[in-house]
Amino acid sequence: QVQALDFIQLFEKMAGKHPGLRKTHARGVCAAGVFEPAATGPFASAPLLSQGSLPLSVRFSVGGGNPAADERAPGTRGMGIQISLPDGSKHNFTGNNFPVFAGKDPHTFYGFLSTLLPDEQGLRDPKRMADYVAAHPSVQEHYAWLKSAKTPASYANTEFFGLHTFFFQPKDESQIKFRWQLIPEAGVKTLEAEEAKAKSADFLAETLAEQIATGEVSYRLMASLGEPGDSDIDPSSRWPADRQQVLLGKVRLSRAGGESCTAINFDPNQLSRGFVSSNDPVLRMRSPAYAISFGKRLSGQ
Ligand code: HEM
Repeated sequence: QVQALDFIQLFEKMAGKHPGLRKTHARGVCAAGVFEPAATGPFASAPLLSQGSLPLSVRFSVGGGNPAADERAPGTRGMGIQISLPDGSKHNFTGNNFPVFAGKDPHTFYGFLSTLLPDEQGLRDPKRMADYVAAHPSVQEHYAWLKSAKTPASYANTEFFGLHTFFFQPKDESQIKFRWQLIPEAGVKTLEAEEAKAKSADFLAETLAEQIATGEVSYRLMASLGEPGDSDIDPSSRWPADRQQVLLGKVRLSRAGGESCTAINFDPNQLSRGFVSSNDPVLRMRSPAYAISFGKRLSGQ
């Protein structure tokens, strides 16, 4: 069985060692703002949604362990939100820009990533990934996304998906099964290869700061409600698009840049009262992996 430390070592093999930085999603930018809950619907009694606007810290990122990753390239973009509640507790939402995960469990995901490593001769062979995908059905939808993904035009124009299943338990009622999604109110925009080429390799932080300075950057935080039969343990299994959508609230950003998010661990299992994580093994693997990365980077490793 693959362990959290195996992932940390794999990330370091793939991108080299970068002491003091996140072992993946190493390049990123901080932002801050507020969460304005939509205090109606099945989540209304949650402390997260029943106390008015709450301050939040955000970090947007580029997938992979390279802190100088080229932002003109298509691929994974990430987002971590940490909302602070009045009682001092925190609720994290940490998602990526793809709608389906690369594998039904940590082992399958690890195998998928490993195909990107050079072989004994130091050569990389794209066929290894294609062969792996052909033999592992739970990676196929993600791979199709990867093949067609374009360069995101801005973090303010990117959609982010929670992918895992979470539960909310209202008092005296049965629990609600959901997956979340963050939808940019400025619309989803991507760049054609030619347009991306005209940008600098680090255009995303500046673009976000400009959009915040000239207007509002906001998102709708949505919950898709699961039905019996919708998997709650497999992030590579998408739920049908027609599931009921509930607005949890709006995320409004007013500042970008600085270091306010650097010492945050955006562990997706840190949830506020009433919410619980599912038994999804990928979600379970994330806490120990993030903790190792967090501990290493805080101590300069
Ligand atoms: C077995 C699966 C996974 C492993 C082992 C893993 C591992 C990691 C690690 C080690 C970090 C750096 C943490 C830190 O230093 O604070 C990280 C960051 C991140 N991961 Fe994952 N991850 C996994 C799955 C996912 C999934 C499914 C998503 C999206 C739904 C995701 C989104 C992110 C994002 C957005 C960040 C950056 C957070 C930040 O800015 O601090 N990861 N991941």
